[in-house]
Amino acid sequence: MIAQEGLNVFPKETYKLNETDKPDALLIRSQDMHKTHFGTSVLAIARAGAGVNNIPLIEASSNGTVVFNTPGSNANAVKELIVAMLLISTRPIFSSITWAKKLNGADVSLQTEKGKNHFAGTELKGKTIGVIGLGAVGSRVARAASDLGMHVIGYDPYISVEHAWRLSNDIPRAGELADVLRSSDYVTVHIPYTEENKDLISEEELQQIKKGAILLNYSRWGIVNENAVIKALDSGKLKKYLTDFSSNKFIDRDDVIVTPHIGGTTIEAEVCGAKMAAQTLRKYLETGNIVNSVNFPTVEMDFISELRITLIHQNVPNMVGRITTILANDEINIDNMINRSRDKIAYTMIDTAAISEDKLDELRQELLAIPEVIRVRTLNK
Ligand SMILES: NC(=O)C1=CN([C@@H]2O[C@H](COP(=O)(O)OP(=O)(O)OC[C@H]3O[C@@H](n4cnc5c(N)ncnc54)[C@H](O)[C@@H]3O)[C@@H](O)[C@H]2O)C=CC1
Ligand SMILES: O=C(O)CCC(=O)C(=O)O
Repeated sequence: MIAQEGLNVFPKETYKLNETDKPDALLIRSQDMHKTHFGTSVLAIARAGAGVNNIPLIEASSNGTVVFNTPGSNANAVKELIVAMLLISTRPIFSSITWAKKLNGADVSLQTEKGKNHFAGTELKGKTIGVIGLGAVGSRVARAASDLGMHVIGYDPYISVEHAWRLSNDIPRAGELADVLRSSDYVTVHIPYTEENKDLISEEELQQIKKGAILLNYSRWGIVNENAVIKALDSGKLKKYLTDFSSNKFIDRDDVIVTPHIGGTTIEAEVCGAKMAAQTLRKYLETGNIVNSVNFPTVEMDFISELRITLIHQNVPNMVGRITTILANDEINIDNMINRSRDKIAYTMIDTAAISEDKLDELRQELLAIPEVIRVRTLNK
């Protein structure tokens, strides 16, 4: 469900929500878009959340469909759940509550005092936690764990400058995953699901993990291999596995604690993600500007002229030359222009004075006739 605050971003006078089979844009959460043919009418898909493995990005890019996410919108929610799960993994909180609930008689307080000896836990302070992935979630988890008095070892070979800045200097970073696994009492994984990250924690890695370690996966199914986890739990190598991703394999196991994908499920995060996704989408639909895309470059230009022409095209040489030649031949004067690329895709925005509808139609056809052009839009200010 998308929070109403997000839907409110679209004024009723200009936008129709959920009223067509051929939408211009999709605003989604965890829906599996791999199973949905979303067609070329869809200009953009905004994912209220971080992970985009539910969207076929290659298909979207080749259709000229811009995919957005909402970086960091639910990172605090995940961090807080991780703190809770660390505590739950280390103190018998649930079993002691269940036991205390069942007590009865006049001397309940005496019984609790006598029985509490059965519920001794251990402390997080002084233990070592390995944080794999130091992005929006991982960097916050690292800081929170450090504040709890834990020794933190981070691992992220691809960390962004922004996240590296957020990380305090007293959090050392390991060069190798094996170093983190060998020395951590707790290992928590905060990375995206990609082909490269599939089974990142599998049998070989679990052989390297410190004996009796506790593993947390609040990232995605498939990053931690479930069969390898079961084997490591059975052998005693792993003490506990805590995850947001259920599986038939985990039913009835006391050493696995499953939450139902609730890492980002707080009112605050849902509102923040929905608003952010909706604002990004509206910006793209109305101005062509692209921010927070996972398959397109960031492209922003003030929309001052009367008309904006946007082109999505393949990232090959001389595209700008071919596009501007067409405009010059049609005697269209360019006020402002920007061109950016990302991998195989490029995006060009051209601002100009107003053009008659007939001339504009003709121009669109001419631009679309360039074989490498995927999509042309014209936007009036
Ligand atoms: N359980 C839940 O409800 C939620 C789950 N997530 C999951 O957590 C993931 C991370 O979220 P954010 O921190 O917001 O994303 P992010 O994009 O800010 O950070 C991901 C970090 O992982 C690093 N990374 C990628 N591959 C790696 C590897 N093999 N080893 C070490 N580091 C690697 C990247 O360099 C990046 O710094 C998301 O992709 C999503 O799948 C995110 C939010 C809620
Ligand atoms: O709560 C959601 O919609 C999903 C959160 C999540 O998994 C993410 O942001 O990647």
